[in-house]
Amino acid sequence: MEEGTGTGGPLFQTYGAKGRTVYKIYASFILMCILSILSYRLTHIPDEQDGVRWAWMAMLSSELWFSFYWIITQSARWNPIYHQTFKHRLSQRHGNELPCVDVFVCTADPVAEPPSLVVSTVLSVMAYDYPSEKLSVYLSDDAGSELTFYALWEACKFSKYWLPFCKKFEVEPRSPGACFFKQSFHSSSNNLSTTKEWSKMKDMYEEMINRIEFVVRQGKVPQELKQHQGFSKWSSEMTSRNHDAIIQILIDEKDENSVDLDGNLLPRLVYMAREKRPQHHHNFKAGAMNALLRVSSEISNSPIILNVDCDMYSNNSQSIRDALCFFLDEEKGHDIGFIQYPQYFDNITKNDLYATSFNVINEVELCGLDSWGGTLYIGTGCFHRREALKGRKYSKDYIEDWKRGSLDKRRVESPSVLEDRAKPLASCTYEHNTLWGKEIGLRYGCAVEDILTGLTIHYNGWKSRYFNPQRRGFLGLAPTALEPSLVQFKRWSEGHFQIFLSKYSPLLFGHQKIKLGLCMGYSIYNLWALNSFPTLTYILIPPLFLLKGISLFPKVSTAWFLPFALVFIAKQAYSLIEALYCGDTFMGWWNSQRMWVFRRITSFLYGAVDNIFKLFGVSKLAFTITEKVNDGDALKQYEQEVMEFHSASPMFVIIGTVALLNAFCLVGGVMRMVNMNKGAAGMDALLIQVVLCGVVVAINVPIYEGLFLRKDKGCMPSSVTFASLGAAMLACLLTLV
Ligand SMILES: O=c1ccn([C@@H]2O[C@H](COP(=O)(O)OP(=O)(O)O[C@H]3O[C@H](CO)[C@@H](O)[C@H](O)[C@H]3O)[C@@H](O)[C@H]2O)c(=O)[nH]1
Ligand SMILES: [Mn+2]
Repeated sequence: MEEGTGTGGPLFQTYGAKGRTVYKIYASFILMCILSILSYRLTHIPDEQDGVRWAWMAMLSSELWFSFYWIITQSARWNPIYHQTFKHRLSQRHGNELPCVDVFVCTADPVAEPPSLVVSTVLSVMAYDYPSEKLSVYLSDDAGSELTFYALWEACKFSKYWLPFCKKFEVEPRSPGACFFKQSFHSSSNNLSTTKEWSKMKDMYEEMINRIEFVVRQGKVPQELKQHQGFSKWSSEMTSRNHDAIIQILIDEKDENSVDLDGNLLPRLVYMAREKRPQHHHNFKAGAMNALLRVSSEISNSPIILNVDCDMYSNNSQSIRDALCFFLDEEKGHDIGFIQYPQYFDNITKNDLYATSFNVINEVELCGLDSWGGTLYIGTGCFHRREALKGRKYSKDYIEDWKRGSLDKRRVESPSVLEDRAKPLASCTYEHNTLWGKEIGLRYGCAVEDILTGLTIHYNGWKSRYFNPQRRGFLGLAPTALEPSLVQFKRWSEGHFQIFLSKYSPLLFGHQKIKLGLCMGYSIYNLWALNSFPTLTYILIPPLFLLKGISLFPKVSTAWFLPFALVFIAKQAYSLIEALYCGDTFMGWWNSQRMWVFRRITSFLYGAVDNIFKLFGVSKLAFTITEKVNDGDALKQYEQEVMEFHSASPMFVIIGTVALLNAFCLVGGVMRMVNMNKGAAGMDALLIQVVLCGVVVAINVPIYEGLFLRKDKGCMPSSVTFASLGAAMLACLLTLV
């Protein structure tokens, strides 16, 4: 077959990253250094005095762990790959015969996830550059809130103006919220933002948002605004935890109302609130997704499903076509189970204070995993083959029915009939004694249901691809304060570690089913939680022994010093280069170094401990929804990149204690050296500890400020300051006696 612009040739092409040989040389060099470090530790075990032997063993275990973990992370860097799609070939070859696509949007709480945000996301996916009769959009509302329903109904009316506007002016992004109010919008052609149409559209959007926000502030929909018969499904006894299933088809092709201003058909739009009862566990997002899977199978039953969180709007109107280039490729498409887009955010500040941008994961690691047959399913921005998501095993003989759900194959029924038929599928009891959540659909019982589900799809023989186009496919909201960000990482590390401990564990049981590289790749994240213990060892024991004046590292004057120094320098230099290459700033990299330490000593520690409790049946699975609203002072602080502490979280006590302990030990240890006139000799033996301690102190500067210097609202609560001071001083005193 011929490459280029013709109709022949593949629909997508894959190529490898450059500079891999250099990387492999670098990695072998690090490996040599690591081996030397371990042999130093093993050959220099000290005699027992002052607990030094015990400390030595702790250091050795940590280093063994870090070495093992470092080897695992190589899977994500060994051979990153990238893809390019050829959408013109898709159009030429498939014309109007494109498959139907269902889009699932999930929301769970009208307070944490404002309806105005949700509708912008819904509008962005309705406005894809894709034939409307082949597109269905479903909103799952886990709060069962009439506020959200009201907002969706407003969006439905607004879409009649918005979709033709987007198509006429080729607007990007097609989320009205982002388009009108985010800087990311630069109209490339015809200076759209100065035209009359633009300002008319913008006014209309603002009026809609004002109405929605008014209703949300009221907490209920005023009677005169309930002009849709769907509102009758709400009653005053309903609460978010106790209500009947509600399915409401707002736009349907058989309805005369389903056309836009220009008379063109609109995509189908469905609101779903599954049934909730206090005595039935609802399994969070996975439960919502499974209800959507069933309900949509009655209504549209498209072979392709796109899943986005309510804050992740589509930023690229071509994403469906890009994804189809993978699925429909004649040679390489048949075994593809899902196409994952990266998670990018549009609320990241310049130096990314809380390191929430995932630049390195998005630009390097996920591309690396792709080369082993699959990137992870990360819960949003992912196109699934319906059959793979439902649990079908891959087989060579399986032929996908790409026509399923299309007009000529669909039963023609009225929306109310469809609603009635779909309703029982969203009931609490539907799944009882079925394989839903176990072998069918998204898996239950895991805090990262997405990862576990993706893993089982891989185990079922499907591959996945990671697609990161130049124009971002999706943009979401990252947490904008320290605590929510740490809590989010706690949920992730807990869920991942749970997978590691389960029968699905890729590292322990995955070998026969997926490539070793992918087993390792999954484990990078599965083992996040366990990094907490060696990290704590490394930032607590060396400083305490520095305070005592006891060395745990080789003397600078010996050759053993070299591997330690080289690993430290080479690893930091590499991580800096990698971060800069992925688009971080220098300060951004520095901030991320700090955040990874914080995550390891708090989020990951909690994640590990919670799993241990779970083994004893003490703790239960929970899902803390990440806040998506931030305003007032806190927002200002975020924009100025000033750390926000404010709440008296125990996590902050850990961070504060570690920061203070290192500061005390650094000062105490250096003073001891000076006083005892051991300057040069002391430095010879203790330099590594001084440097280590110094680095920890340097990354903690914002913590000292928060503890002692700042007086604003975002400073550390005094209870945290006292607790950390007390704990750090106690540890130092106990070490000295
Ligand atoms: O009971 C629930 C809880 C959450 N959600 C939805 O799940 C999505 C993700 O929740 P969020 O609080 O935003 O969590 P994040 O930490 O931002 O989510 C990441 O991590 C989750 C797994 O921990 C994945 O499910 C998400 O897709 C991924 O973006 C949101 O759309 C929620 O509305 C529900 O539908 N029902
Ligand atoms: Mn989110």
